[in-house]
Amino acid sequence: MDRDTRAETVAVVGMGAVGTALAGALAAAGHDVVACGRRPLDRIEVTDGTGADAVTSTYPVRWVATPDDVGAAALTVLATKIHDTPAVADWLAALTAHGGHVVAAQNGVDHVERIGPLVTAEVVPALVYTNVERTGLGAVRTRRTDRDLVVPDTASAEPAVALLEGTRLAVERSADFRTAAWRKMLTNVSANPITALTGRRVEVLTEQPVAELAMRVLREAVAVGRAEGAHLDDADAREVLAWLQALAPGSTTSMLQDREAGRPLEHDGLTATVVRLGDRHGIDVAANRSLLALLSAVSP
Ligand SMILES: NC(=O)C1=CN([C@@H]2O[C@H](COP(=O)(O)OP(=O)(O)OC[C@H]3O[C@@H](n4cnc5c(N)ncnc54)[C@H](OP(=O)(O)O)[C@@H]3O)[C@@H](O)[C@H]2O)C=CC1
Ligand SMILES: CC(C)(CO)C(=O)C(=O)O
Repeated sequence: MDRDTRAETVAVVGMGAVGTALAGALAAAGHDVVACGRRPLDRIEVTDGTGADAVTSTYPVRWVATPDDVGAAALTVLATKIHDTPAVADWLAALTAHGGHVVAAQNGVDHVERIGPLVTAEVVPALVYTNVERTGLGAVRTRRTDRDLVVPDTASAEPAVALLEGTRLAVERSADFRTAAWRKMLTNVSANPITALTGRRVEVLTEQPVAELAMRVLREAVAVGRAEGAHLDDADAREVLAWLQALAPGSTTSMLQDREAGRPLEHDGLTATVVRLGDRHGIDVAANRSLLALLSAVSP
């Protein structure tokens, strides 16, 4: 830990893929991690990479079973799926009883609108670029890319951002967070539905007919993002597809993992959001609408 960084108690709500990966990074930096989850855990295991280069580390965590048993925390990480946010409202209320910061490690573009009403704390959205796969209870495999998190570069987010920067995570600050969130949204409205619906990992995006569908989805989302005030253009659509196609072989997506595990899919905060906003702005979102019809058929 950096000389100027104090050890803090950090609560993680949603000890799945992303929650466990972030808990590992926070514990590795010396913080006391409180795991707020449905299943008991006293340690977590994070494997970084694959094959001979993989490095596995274990970290202790303190499990708390119910919101009634947890105290307030200066920093809370929220890492449930978007649609599970209301279900953890009691955790968030208890953890933010004295203010503090909630790092919203979720996909989507409306973190503050979604979580703000549930807490008396500052909501700091964090766009997660690490690819994280659940491998067992309290165990994950990470495939890291050029950056792990993108966060807003604002004074109000500073305490949470400084704490995250004191870990091994590569944290990028964005002065135009609306654009950053929509750029992350581009990865999710293309890769997530296509992998979940095909049952294939990200390599499927390198196949020409699939790549063409992904580009149609991306171009529609760029148009919607622009109408919402994000600074995006066609180059962003092309760069996002190239980035996804260059992910480490075997990389999965959060939605494919949900499909494989029979869990509800996270389409409301992703594809359905693009469709809703597209309709509001009068933008043609036919490709996203088709994907949404299939996702809704799989996960009503
Ligand atoms: N996985 C990835 O690589 C990435 C994911 N993301 C985003 O991060 C967010 C989290 O995704 P991910 O980590 O994959 O999701 P997971 O499904 O792996 O983890 C979500 C966790 O939330 C827990 N949870 C749900 N409801 C409750 C509840 N009522 N009380 C307590 N715990 C609850 C689940 O519990 P249980 O274990 O019991 O199911 C699970 O552990 C999503 O918005 C996703 O889109 C972003 C980038 C990459
Ligand atoms: C970038 C990507 C597609 C992979 O980690 C993701 O955000 C997800 O799986 O939800």
